[in-house]
Amino acid sequence: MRRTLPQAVPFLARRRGVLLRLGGWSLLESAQTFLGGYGVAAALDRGFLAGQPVVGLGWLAVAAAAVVAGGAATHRVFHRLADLVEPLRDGLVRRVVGSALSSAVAGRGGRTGHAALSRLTHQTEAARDGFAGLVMVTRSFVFTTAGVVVGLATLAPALLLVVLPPLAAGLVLFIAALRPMAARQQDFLRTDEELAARIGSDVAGLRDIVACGAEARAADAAGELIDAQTRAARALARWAAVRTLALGLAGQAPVVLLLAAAPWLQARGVTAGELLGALTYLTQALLPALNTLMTGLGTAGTRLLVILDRLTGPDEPPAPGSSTAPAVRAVEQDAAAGAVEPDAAASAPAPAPAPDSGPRSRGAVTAPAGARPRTPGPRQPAPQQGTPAEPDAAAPSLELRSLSFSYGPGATPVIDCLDLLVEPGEHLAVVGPSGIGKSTLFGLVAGLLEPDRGTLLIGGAPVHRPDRDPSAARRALIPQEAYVFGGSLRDNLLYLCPGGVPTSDVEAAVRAVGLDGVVRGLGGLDARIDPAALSQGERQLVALARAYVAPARLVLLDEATCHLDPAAEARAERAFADRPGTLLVIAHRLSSARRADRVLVLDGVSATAGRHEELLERSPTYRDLVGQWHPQAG
Ligand SMILES: Nc1ncnc2c1ncn2[C@@H]1O[C@H](COP(=O)(O)OP(=O)(O)OP(=O)(O)O)[C@@H](O)[C@H]1O
Repeated sequence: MRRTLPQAVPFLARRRGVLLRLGGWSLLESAQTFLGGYGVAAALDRGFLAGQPVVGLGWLAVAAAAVVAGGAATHRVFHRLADLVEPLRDGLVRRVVGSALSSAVAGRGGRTGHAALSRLTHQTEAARDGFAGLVMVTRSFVFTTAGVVVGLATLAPALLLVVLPPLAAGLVLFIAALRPMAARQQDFLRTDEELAARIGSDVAGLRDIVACGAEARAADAAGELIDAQTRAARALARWAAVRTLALGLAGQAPVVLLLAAAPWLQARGVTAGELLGALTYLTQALLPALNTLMTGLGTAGTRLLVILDRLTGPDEPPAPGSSTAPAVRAVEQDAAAGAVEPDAAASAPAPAPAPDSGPRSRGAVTAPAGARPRTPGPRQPAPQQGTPAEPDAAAPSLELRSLSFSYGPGATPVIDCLDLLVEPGEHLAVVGPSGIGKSTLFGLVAGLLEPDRGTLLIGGAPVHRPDRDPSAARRALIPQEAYVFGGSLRDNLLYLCPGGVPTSDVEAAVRAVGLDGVVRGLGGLDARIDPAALSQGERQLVALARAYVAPARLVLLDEATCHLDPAAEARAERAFADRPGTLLVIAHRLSSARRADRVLVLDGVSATAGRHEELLERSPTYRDLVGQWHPQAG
């Protein structure tokens, strides 16, 4: 109201002539209302009850003629209405086109363009229809009520004593409910839009959601919006009940009171005809007008306010990456929470050798004696607003204590009582037979899955779902199915850096992971890319460069290099190993396991960790895997 009224008042003031003409024709409609009740009263008192049926019929004919004249007046009202609502639509269209052009000139095309199209077509039409409806119901109510009040006063002023108090009380209740009802209507529209946007983006990103194992998270997020919409709908329904109460008070209570007070009114000289005339006013004129007003104002009116607010309010700036699937964005741990400070492990002295406490449980695995700190990597982006609290630099990069997880209440645990310590800067390869739980473990570490039991700490802090974890930007999971969206290569690479980073850092990431050839081939960082035209390996390189330039300290590569040839994979993995931070890789080649500081072997019975040579001696599962890898990998 605050934003819309200041613009509505001058609009109406410029159209005083149209409003006067509308008022003039509406006055004729009031005459029809007046004559409707008065004619019935006179027909009874002066005609039929007085033994003069011809006079009675005459008065009824007067009332009928008034209806015909009122119809002609209503016809003229519709003509005048066009003079009021068409300029509103034209003004809104001009405004939307102007603002879309300004956005396009300012380089904010895409999303703003789509929004402008919807505003130009659906929303301006809805505003025009809503405004027309509002003018009609308000006008009709005002002039009908005027006709009824004058009619009742003319018949017998005592009738007003019975009719006016409940009418006024009902109107006051209705007006008091308008504001909260508008707010609830706005809540409902907002939640409806949020749900539609979420489902739209989930459908568009379905392949990636499935590829990243983010189904549960996507379902949770949509479920929360559905719950919010249900709450909004219930709140709206409660206010609709208040509106019905107001209608009952203003429209139906006067009828009941009139009947109940009939003896009292008759004692004050009110005739049977006057009582019938009053009833005609209430049931034939006031009640329908009230009903239309309350329904019209309560729904169309509040919707009109919301639409006008959007059409005349400021443009929404396009959200970075808004065309992409939010669930996938969360999977890749978008860095919305802020960029990371220079890595603690890069500047800290080498961590003290972790005491090997031996197996603590079935899956007890501790950090290696002297995991090496990373050599300084590319310059990290400066801290941004919203950067989560610095984690405990002395804490292990990743710590699992008795961690257990199964996919269902009765299912066999995939991860069972696993203990693991990974020191800052360590490079850990996770290996194991197919289906043993490697991706599940990464899903737990990324916060996409919730453990059934046990503790999971990253940098000493508990892990939560990415969308509820201010530290989520400190970890990045790159799944096997690389997420690449249509847009510039630069947009794709900066997907996890909403605050942006210098071009030199992007170029360093591109060189480090071996994407430089692809960038040159495509025509530079600002070239637009068609995801479907890239090979699977090229898409993986894009995802790797994106993770490399991101502020994440803990990078999880879940077979993220499986489409690269061994040399390209080696280059990418070395780049991540040299980058500040901790690296966890699901290895599917011997070379990948050998490059790691330590290897974690999952075999379903126990978890074992150690250097490649140690494991060849200690772990039969590892020996088997190496035996299978040997012929192809080297
Ligand atoms: N969403 C799920 N619901 C139920 N069971 C699942 C789900 N995802 C995985 N599993 C099961 O959990 C077990 C571990 O799967 P996971 O994908 O973690 O293994 P993996 O070691 O990564 O396999 P691979 O090497 O073949 O990718 C498998 O038995 C798998 O069928």
